[in-house]
Amino acid sequence: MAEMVELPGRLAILPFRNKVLLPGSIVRIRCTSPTSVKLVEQELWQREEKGLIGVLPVHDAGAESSASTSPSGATNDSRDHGSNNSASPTESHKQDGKNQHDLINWHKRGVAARALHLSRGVEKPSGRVTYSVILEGLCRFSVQELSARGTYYVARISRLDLSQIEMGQAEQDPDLQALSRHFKATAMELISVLEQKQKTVGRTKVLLETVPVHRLADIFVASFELSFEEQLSMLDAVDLKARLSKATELVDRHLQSIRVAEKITQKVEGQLSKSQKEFLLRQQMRAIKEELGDNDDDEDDVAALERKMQSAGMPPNVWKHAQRELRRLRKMQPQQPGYSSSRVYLELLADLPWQKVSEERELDLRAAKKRLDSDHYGLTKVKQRIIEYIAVRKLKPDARGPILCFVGPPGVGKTSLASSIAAALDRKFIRISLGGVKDEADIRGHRRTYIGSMPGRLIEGLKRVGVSNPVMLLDEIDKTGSDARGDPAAALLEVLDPEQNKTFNDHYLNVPFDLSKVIFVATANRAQPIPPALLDRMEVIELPGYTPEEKTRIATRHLVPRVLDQHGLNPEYLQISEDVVALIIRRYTREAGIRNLERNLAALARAAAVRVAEQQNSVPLSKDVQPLAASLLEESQLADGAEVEMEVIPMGVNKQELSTAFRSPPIFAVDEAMLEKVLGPPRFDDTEAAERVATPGVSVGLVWTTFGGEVQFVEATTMVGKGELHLTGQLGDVIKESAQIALTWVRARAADLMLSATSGLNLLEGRDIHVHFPAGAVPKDGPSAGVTLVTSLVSLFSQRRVRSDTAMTGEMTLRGLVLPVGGIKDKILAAHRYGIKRVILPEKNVKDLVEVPPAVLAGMELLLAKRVEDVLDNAFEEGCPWRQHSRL
Ligand SMILES: Nc1ncnc2c1ncn2[C@@H]1O[C@H](COP(=O)(O)OP(=O)(O)OP(=O)(O)O)[C@@H](O)[C@H]1O
Repeated sequence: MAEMVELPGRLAILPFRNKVLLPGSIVRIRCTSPTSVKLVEQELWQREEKGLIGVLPVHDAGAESSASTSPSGATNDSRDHGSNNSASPTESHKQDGKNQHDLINWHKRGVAARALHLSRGVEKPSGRVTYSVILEGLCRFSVQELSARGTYYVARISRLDLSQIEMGQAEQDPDLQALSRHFKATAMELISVLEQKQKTVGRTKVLLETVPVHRLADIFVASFELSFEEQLSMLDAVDLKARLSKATELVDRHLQSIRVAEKITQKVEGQLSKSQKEFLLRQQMRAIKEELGDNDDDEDDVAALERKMQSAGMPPNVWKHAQRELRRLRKMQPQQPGYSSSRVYLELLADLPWQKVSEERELDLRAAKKRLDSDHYGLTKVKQRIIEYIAVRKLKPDARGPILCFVGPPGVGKTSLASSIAAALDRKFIRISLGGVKDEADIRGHRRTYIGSMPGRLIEGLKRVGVSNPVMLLDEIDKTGSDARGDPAAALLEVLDPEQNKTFNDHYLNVPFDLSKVIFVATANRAQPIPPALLDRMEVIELPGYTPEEKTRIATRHLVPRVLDQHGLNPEYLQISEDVVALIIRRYTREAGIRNLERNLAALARAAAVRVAEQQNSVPLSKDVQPLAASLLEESQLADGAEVEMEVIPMGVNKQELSTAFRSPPIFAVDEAMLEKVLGPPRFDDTEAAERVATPGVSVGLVWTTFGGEVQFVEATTMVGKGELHLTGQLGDVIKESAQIALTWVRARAADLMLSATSGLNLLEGRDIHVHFPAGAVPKDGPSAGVTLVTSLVSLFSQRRVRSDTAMTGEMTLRGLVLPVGGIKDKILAAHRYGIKRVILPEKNVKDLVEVPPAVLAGMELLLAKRVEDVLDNAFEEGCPWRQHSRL
């Protein structure tokens, strides 16, 4: 530490530009300008004893200066001055030569300094000499006079700091003592604050105890970053009290600024440190993995997943949730349990179409109608309703239109109509099958706490389709059931409710998903099993079965071309005429829809494909020309090299005629024989009814099943027993009850009907009766079999045969009232399919007949019954068995 030094009267002056050297502080400077190099060389380097120089601050008035700055920031530039370079310290000094424009303001006071270390260097290749000097400030002086010594200045100076004796006296001043205590306390505070950050402050603490307080003030202040003005004011504080209060003020300010900075960093650290920590940890993890040779692409994978998630357009709350999950994933090892489930979950979040929609273009009703017409034959009313639906959407795109529910037997085009709606609206189409869904989790997903949990079918479907506004078909909505695992219908209620489906909650997803943009369409075979609350949300559109004529037209216009196309054929290879189609319908199908018909056509196409492929193997066919040549050769049996006759084409034959004239006959034209070969012997014929009712006890009923209207042959027989009723077939409860009622009704009227007398069977004595529905494989229920059961029992007991051309439908109670039954149209269509010409039906159902196609009605005799007796009147070949009885 600098002790009290004797100052010479003159000191060579090294100017410090905008910088102050305070007593007690140490700086390193580099001298490169010729002036300063000269000064250092002469005043310090070449002296044997340690020399002193004066450091004088200068503030330049000119903005530009040619001064070179040492690394420490001190200006080491001495300037070349002219011959009259003595300058009064206060006067602004004009430079001569090229630096004349520079104005230098010399400060009045400076600090004497000694070199603690000197080193000389020679710059290559210029050979310029430079010095690096470590200077220690010793004590203040004031400049009396400034004069030139060669290229640098020297100043006549007078010492400003007190001598040791003066200092001793001044220290007795109580004010100064108080000030120095205050300063020390503040300095101590600063040290203890710094102590928490740096270990080196220990040394400063020692200083505090050993160095006189007036020097301490300089040392402390010198270590802060202060403005030039503040440094100057400290330099100018010659008076001890002024110096201490200035220093106390500066130390205190520094302390405060450290505290504020600390507070801010604490706050910022709170935010930053988490991510920084994560970053660091991740770096470390990567390094560890690399060491272990375990550095698969997993990290990249997760990064890719994050990018995918970022571009998924999740709403903010979902995004937050996803990020939380991603952070969890990052902390896990791929081998860790839970990693893959977490990953699969995040993949789902990233894949879901949160924002993605298929652009809906301006709806064109005419194009939509054209599309529906080209996809489907007939169904005029249904298509009209769909067009209305689309029209409303066109006028009010965000309208919460009704949810259409197509109800009808299988294969009548419910699914394909829904997909046509999607095409007409230019939206994507997704089909969600609900058949057999008994678990609510199928709709809503399982919570992720379950092992193997999955999202529900809806969310899964949306992921597959990739847009949030598809047409979603809820297929077979009538086939959902409920059991202990919850009620899927309840979940569907939420899905179909526009109020609730904005925030649909899938248990697996665990964040709400907006389903409001989805257009739902449902299908069902029957409306009856659909829970009323669900049915209430939908508009039921019934699709009845097709008549054979309609089926023929659908087949020739739609199915045959499609089937040919699917098998890589064209009409030149396979021809299926309308007659053949009609034959297939009559002999090989008995359905309300056209599924089996399509299947049979596909079988024919497959057989044709084999033939064509075989022929192509033997003769390379290339479309139009080759088959012609090939068939000509085959037909005329011309041997190789034989002459080929020339055919003269008559003039005036146009292009069209020419091409027809040259078209080859189809390779595979289906005829009756071909049908049997490919499809086997006919499965149905019109004689079935006649054969079945040949024995008494069999009647022909019309029932409604999930497959549409059906003809059912009810068989009854009797045997010795206890008067019990046995029922077989796959029957529902209602039909069992109907059978019981029918039997009771017949027993009650046994005497009137004179059944015992006519048949010799004593019903009243009690015999077991067995009733069977042979087509029992078709699950059926419903109350419409009552009169059929009665007829079959009366036939059994009276041993009379029912008419084979007559089918019946109608329910009855114990009192014998005939109740109206539904599905008349489908039932009549079924009768038509079976070639049945007479139908007995409850009189009240007459209004339903308007729906039956006139072509079907035309060939049918319809008998309207008011009572069960009316049915019996018309069911038997030889008339009613009780006619002779007086009471009837
Ligand atoms: N009117 C029609 N015009 C043209 N093709 C039709 C018509 N009706 C049905 N089809 C065709 O019949 C086939 C079966 O139809 P679809 O699958 O839509 O029946 P579905 O009623 O949905 O049956 P399911 O209840 O079993 O799902 C489809 O290939 C469909 O294109």
